Amino acid sequence: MSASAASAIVASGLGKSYRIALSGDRPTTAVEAMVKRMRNPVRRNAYESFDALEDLTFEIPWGEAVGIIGRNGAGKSTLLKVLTRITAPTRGRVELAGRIGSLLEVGTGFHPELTGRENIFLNGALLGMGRKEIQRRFGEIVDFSGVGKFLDTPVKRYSSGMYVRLAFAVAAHLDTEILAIDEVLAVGDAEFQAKSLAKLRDVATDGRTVLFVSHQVQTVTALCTSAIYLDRGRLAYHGDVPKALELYRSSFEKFALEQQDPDRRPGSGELRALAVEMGEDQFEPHAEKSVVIHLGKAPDLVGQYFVSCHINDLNGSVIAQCDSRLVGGWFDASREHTVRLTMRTPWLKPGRYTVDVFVCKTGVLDAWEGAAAFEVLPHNPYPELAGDEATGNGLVLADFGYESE
Ligand SMILES: Nc1ncnc2c1ncn2[C@@H]1O[C@H](COP(=O)(O)OP(=O)(O)OP(=O)(O)O)[C@@H](O)[C@H]1O
Repeated sequence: MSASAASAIVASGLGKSYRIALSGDRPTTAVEAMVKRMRNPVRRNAYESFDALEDLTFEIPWGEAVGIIGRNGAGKSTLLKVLTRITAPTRGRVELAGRIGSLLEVGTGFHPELTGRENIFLNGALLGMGRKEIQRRFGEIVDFSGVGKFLDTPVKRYSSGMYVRLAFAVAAHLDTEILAIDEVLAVGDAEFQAKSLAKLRDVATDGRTVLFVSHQVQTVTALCTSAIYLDRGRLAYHGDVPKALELYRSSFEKFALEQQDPDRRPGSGELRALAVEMGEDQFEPHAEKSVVIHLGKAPDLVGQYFVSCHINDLNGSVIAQCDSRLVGGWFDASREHTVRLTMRTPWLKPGRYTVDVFVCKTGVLDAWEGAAAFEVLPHNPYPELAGDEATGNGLVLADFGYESE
């Protein structure tokens, strides 16, 4: 296979390994590191190799908008970095049949000391474009970004929103045949988001190829014509969007089952949550929702710890967060505790939600993703309220309390 008139990108046997310090060996604080060195000044840190991407083979035709989806740490950003040649693959090869523009990491592509104007020309030049060619696009880039007044200001003085808007405008308007965007960075206000999505759609219908890393199911559905679903560095599926999203969603349930085994969960393990429950698994939109966390004891653990939890929607986005510290909840590990975190104003939209629980001191003792799940029923108890007010808009104020036994 090779990238040709038919294919924009061909990847064969692509792999990327990172060398990481063995976790048992990795000091978490400067003091720990110093103590380790004093105890054993000769011994070097041990490393292990970690495969962020394993044996990916795929071919992307021209004119596709490809959503790259997968859970956190699945390798989405690494794949984009390898495809855009920001980082080299450890194994395998990538062939690109055209120039690739990207918006991956804030800081790449733009020189902080140069002005917006100079950076536009620099980016074009880096893509091999002539001055005239860049000039033809210049007006569109400036209009789209809305940073016209600040064109002659060094970009280091830009707000992060201005920076991202200009970076997006440059990536989307310079004439690259392939465009790679990480959604996390294509943020901004809602208006700019809608505008950037529409622009990406135009780019794809123009016959160019878009690669789009996303956690948002809606965005992938709206924008993408195909999807790559990564599961722990492997290509689990490449094909139509609904099937890829179905696999992505079901991975949350599978993962939650695995996480019931404390040995499979991240965190130092010095103290673990024993069980997490919500009492019910279905709630009215407006009902108080309590997460009850049973915690074990660890008499040797010095100092106090706290607990927190995230509520995630089906797309894996965190939509609410509770933290016992905010209401003075610190616990000593000499005895067991049952902590109840209650969210009082969670007017959540109907749908399914998952709960992640974290037990932390200075570092993370236990991180339990998918510790509980619940459903908010579609029933509207306040028919006199319309639309979003009645069903909740998914945003939750940090209004919660805790009780501990
Ligand atoms: N420079 C690096 N050194 C060591 N490990 C790395 C490095 N970059 C990424 N990793 C690891 O590789 C794995 C894949 O990371 P990557 O950022 O590609 O995942 P992702 O799917 O984009 O995740 P997220 O959705 O959280 O952004 C993760 O376990 C990450 O910790």
